[in-house]
Amino acid sequence: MCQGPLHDLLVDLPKVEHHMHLEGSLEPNLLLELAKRNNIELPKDDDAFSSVESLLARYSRFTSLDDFLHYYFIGMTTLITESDFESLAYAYFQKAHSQRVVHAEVFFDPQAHTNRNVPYDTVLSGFKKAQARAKTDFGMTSELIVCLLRHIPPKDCHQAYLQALPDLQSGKISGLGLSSTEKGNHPSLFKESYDDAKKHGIKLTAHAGEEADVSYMASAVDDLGCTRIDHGIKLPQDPELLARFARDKILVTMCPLSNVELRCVKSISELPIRQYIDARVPFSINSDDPAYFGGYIQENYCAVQKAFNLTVEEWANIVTNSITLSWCNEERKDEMLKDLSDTLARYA
Ligand code: HPA
Ligand SMILES: [Zn+2]
Repeated sequence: MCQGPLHDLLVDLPKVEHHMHLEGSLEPNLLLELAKRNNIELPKDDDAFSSVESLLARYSRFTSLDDFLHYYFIGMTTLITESDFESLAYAYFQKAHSQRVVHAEVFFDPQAHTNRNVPYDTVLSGFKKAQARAKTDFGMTSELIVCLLRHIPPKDCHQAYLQALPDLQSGKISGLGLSSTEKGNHPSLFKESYDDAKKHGIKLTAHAGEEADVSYMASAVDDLGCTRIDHGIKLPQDPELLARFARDKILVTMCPLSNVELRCVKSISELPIRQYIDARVPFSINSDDPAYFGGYIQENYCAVQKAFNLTVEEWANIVTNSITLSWCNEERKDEMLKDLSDTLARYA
């Protein structure tokens, strides 16, 4: 945790999270408990699964996105029943609420569950129940974003997209995303699904410029029509594209601890946060897979503060952009902006 003069304000700021994978909030203790309860056999030849401590130790030395994804996809095989999905999401909302998250737009990966015969409806209804409880218990609003898994052939991803389409149209799911192994799985391969979604007015985002270069970010915007980019740390490689992100207010959902843990950068100070502030590229700060990367949103805010020593005004801008570029309705944005200005007034 940062201990600087802004620490209390950073704790108190109303926060919005745009980049958090619900399956990435599966804490090791719940993972092992669910494995036991659901009779799921975890890999016997990997000692990491023998205890909470050994899992945490293994998580602390990921070498790449794929090294992490290996554990991420095994971890989620312990989720079977609607109540498992509900407990997972509710535990995240509860933790996020304790860190003053007032609105969360969260990813989920239906293909990782339907591929092992867990029905799509089981996953979705568990998550919807958790969202409703978080609204009742904490006043927290949330939106679901369905991710296509790009290591799976685009044709199969399109079937997964079609399965989610009625819920995207009804608003049960608020947007479409693209995640998993980035390098070699170019955004343009998923154009068929994104073109169809665009036709239906569905909100679009994609992971791009995490491990791969900035051309993946350009493709996500130009080929897929994304209005938001997840991670997006490679933008300084293309100054023209960077200027376009600023002009068109394309939100970059950054995940500082994730980028360090997955060796995309050596330290948080290498992230282009100062460049984005100076060029007015809007970005939010997020936790990605908090159970795997050693921190939730607060730890990410504090790590950024430790590395960049931002001013109150700069933080006010980050949170303002996080609110205004959210995918909730305008009335909810106004409530959150009021909360932000009341909070800032307490520290003036
Ligand atoms: O950081 C990530 N990148 C790509 N896919 C993911 N799925 C969960 N987290 C990630
Ligand atoms: Zn992510």
